Amino acid sequence: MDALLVFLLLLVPLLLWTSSTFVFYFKKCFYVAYMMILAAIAIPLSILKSGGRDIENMRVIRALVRHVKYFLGLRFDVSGLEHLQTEGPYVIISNHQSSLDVLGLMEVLPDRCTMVAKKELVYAGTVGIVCWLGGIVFINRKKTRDAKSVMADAAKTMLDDQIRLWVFPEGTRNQRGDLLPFKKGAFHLAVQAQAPIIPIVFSSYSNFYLRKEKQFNSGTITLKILPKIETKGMTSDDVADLSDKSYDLMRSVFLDISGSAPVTQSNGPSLHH
Ligand SMILES: CCCCCC/C=C\CCCCCCCCCC(=O)SCCNC(=O)CCNC(=O)[C@H](O)C(C)(C)COP(=O)(O)OP(=O)(O)OC[C@H]1O[C@@H](n2cnc3c(N)ncnc32)[C@H](O)[C@@H]1OP(=O)(O)O
Ligand SMILES: CCCCCCCC/C=C\CCCCCCCC(=O)OC[C@@H](O)COP(=O)(O)O
Repeated sequence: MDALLVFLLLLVPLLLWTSSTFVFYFKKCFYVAYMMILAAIAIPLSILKSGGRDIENMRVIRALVRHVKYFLGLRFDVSGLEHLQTEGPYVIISNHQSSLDVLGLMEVLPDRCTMVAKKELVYAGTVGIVCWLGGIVFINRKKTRDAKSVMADAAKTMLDDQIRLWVFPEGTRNQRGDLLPFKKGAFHLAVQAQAPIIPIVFSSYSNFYLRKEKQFNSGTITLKILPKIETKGMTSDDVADLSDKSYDLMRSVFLDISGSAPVTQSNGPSLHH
């Protein structure tokens, strides 16, 4: 009897553990595989639509990605969409937690907007091809000088072709429950194009997605679009200030909508809604 009880007491948590771990890996694999399949569909559609690399392909990509959230049990609570209804070019800056950011990005992506991404992404199979077709600006993060000159060209293209660019100023993914210090490229870009900056803040994913603990539950992500920050008349001397101001603003909104003081991931899921 005792042995059976001990066995059951061990078995139940083991089953629960394996099932949530199983769900974690299953959802992650599903996400990658499904995005690859959607990308394979997007490639011919994009080529038919515009014949090659063209920012208009982002419409195709956006339309194809929008329903993926339902399969993963994710909801987006978006506010401030009206701030994106600004004529002409602008630079969107947002925090970057995971490749799941693409879902929120496609949820609010305005027309004629593409992204700045690391060049390695172009090798990500069908997804890489789609990124190229969507006009994504690829930078080599290891060669700062090249990256800066690519961003300077992008400032010119923004004006010539009337496009918007989405940059992740943290420069890398981060799930530490806080924002990383911002790199300066996005702000130089905006100042060079004399275009406004529109900050977008994603709430912390740590109430549903925990990489270390292997948890991927259902959840709601708050997406807050903030009013534009004008850069007219600014020069490169103003970039540091502009960056600091944007960082402080976005960090306070991030902590506010994530409902917690900053935590490190090892502290466990202490963020809540
Ligand atoms: C339907 C099918 C489904 C398909 C699936 C989905 C398909 C498509 C969807 C696409 C989704 C794509 C999503 C993309 C996500 C990918 C995101 C990423 O890859 S994040 C990583 C890449 N991004 C970045 O790195 C952000 C941009 N980085 C920068 O802007 C950096 O500043 C830099 C790379 C330009 C330079 O980096 P670094 O040297 O490390 O950093 P700084 O401290 O910022 O700069 C050093 C000094 O240089 C000055 N500086 C910087 N930029 C400029 C400039 N343009 N001009 C002049 N000077 C510049 C800066 O001021 C610093 O000087 P200082 O004296 O210290 O001020
Ligand atoms: C680079 C090799 C990629 C291998 C295959 C990946 C396949 C991805 C498939 C489906 C996900 C679709 C969304 C793709 C967009 C993800 C963009 C992304 O999140 O890139 C990471 C980058 O921001 C920061 O990278 P680092 O954390 O600095 O490194």
